[in-house]
Amino acid sequence: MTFAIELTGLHKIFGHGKKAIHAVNDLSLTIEAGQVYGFLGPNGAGKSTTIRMILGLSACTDGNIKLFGTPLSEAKDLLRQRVGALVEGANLYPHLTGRQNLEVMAKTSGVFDRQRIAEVIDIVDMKKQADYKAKNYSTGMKQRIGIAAALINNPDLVILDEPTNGLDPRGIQEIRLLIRQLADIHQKTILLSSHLLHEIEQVCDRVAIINNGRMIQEGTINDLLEGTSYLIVDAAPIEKAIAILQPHFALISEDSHLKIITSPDTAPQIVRMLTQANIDVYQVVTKKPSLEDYFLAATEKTL
Ligand SMILES: Nc1ncnc2c1ncn2[C@@H]1O[C@H](COP(=O)(O)OP(=O)(O)OP(=O)(O)O)[C@@H](O)[C@H]1O
Repeated sequence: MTFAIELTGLHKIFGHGKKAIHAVNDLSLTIEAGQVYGFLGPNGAGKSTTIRMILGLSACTDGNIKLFGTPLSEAKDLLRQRVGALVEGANLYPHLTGRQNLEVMAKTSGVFDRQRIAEVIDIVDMKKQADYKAKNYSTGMKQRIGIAAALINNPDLVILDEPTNGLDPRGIQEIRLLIRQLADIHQKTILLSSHLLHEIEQVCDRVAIINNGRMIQEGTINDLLEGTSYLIVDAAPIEKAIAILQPHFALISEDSHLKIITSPDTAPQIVRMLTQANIDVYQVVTKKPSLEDYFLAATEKTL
């Protein structure tokens, strides 16, 4: 299979000697065409550095990058023709309108086409505001024009580095919908970096969690969360319940209830064990951790 992006043993070291920063450390991943792929990590994890290397804006210290099966060193034309990106936010001329900004960007990249500019304005839903000056735009509108700019060459792969930075919840939701539409309606492959877990959870097909430049986990959201569900059991007397369950389950006692790390299927068995021992069971609730719980636990382990 040819992947849209294939990273193998990627490293980036800034500086030398004692002051060297290993920003990206042995990173390998593949992104299939048509996927929305989330690149998730706390500030300083190495997301932007990786994206800059993929776009050829920064050289890697070691490792390989392939775009659509072509090594990056031979992919100059391919980058121009098949890849669009929004990195470090949309940098617009404030005295020009959104449309004029797009025209300038299109001319600079040698792909000026008035009709295509109208199309991308339509895709990002900026028809009404395209002829207002950029200085009057909200952050969300600026980001939309930035995404429109990334789409001008009708790329197969769109790379968006923190596209919702600085947006309010409504703006975040709008960009999220737009990203999903780019994948579902316009068939783009999308690499989306973010430190906003909720955003990634809602929009991505697959996720890589990185921290300190290293990959911690990779997979679908379901893959990552599978096997991590737990039950909350309210029972009394609690000490007796602990004595009964402890030999069989991993459990944590929290105030008046027990947190039991087990699959939801075991709930009836747990209730039976407790009631047979004359323990009153008030409630049993199944909890599935959010990606946020998972992410905090996963990144904590590696700090
Ligand atoms: N040009 C540079 N020179 C030296 N160190 C750098 C440079 N660029 C990034 N770094 C360092 O590399 C590490 C990774 O930074 P990077 O910007 O890739 O992280 P990030 O995951 O994108 O985080 P953020 O969301 O804060 O941008 C950080 O420790 C950062 O300080």
